[in-house]
Amino acid sequence: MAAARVVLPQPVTFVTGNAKKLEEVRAILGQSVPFRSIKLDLPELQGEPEDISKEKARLAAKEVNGPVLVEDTCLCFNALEGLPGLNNLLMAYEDKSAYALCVFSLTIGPNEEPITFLGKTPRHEEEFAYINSRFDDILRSWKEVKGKIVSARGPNDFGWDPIFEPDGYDQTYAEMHKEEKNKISHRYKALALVKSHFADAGYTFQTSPSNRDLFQVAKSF
Ligand SMILES: O=c1nc[nH]c2c1ncn2[C@H]1C[C@H](O)[C@@H](COP(=O)(O)OP(=O)(O)OP(=O)(O)O)O1
Ligand SMILES: [Mg+2]
Repeated sequence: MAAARVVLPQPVTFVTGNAKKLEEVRAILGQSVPFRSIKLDLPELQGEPEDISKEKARLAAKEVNGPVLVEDTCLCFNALEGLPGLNNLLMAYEDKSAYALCVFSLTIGPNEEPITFLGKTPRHEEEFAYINSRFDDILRSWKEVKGKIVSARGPNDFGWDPIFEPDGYDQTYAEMHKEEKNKISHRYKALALVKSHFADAGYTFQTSPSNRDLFQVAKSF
């Protein structure tokens, strides 16, 4: 029996203060998930990436007063047991391995509990079983993007892209063509889960996003 469709009052608003993120999200999602975007400087919270992402979603949903999508990304260093760290600190350690982690949170309204989508390996068996039951084979093969920290190479216009060299590549994220980064990145992996969720949930919208919305968003950055 098909589940009742959830009707959302308006398209999902992707909230971020980072224009580069928005560019990638737009390129990766294409037409698959109707969304618009606003630029809001959300507070930089502390804690586990998943909790930060959820809290961002709660704050954003209050501001927007409707369904929102947010993300929190970190570059985590194995030498620091997964802590997001400062590159200078890492230079003192032999182990330069790291992983890029991206957590999207979707909340369908200001008083709703956020759902998270992680571009990484689940930590616990239960977490794995839970996610796996929802996303089957997609997640089985999904991992965070592993790589290592190197001396900066490539354009310096997006965060730590110049110092992150994913395993199996001899280029840093910054040196890669945009399309290539978007095919392998932490953000791509997390967004694949977001897409799959939207495909399953079959949300419908009271108002659909117009070209005008999208155009205005582009101008606000
Ligand atoms: O693919 C990426 N490649 C390189 N650097 C990246 C990437 N994605 C995020 N970053 C940087 C931006 C920020 O310095 C930090 C994460 O912080 P994070 O809070 O998730 O992003 P943000 O504050 O720039 O935007 P937002 O308004 O969505 O919170 O890592
Ligand atoms: Mg932030």
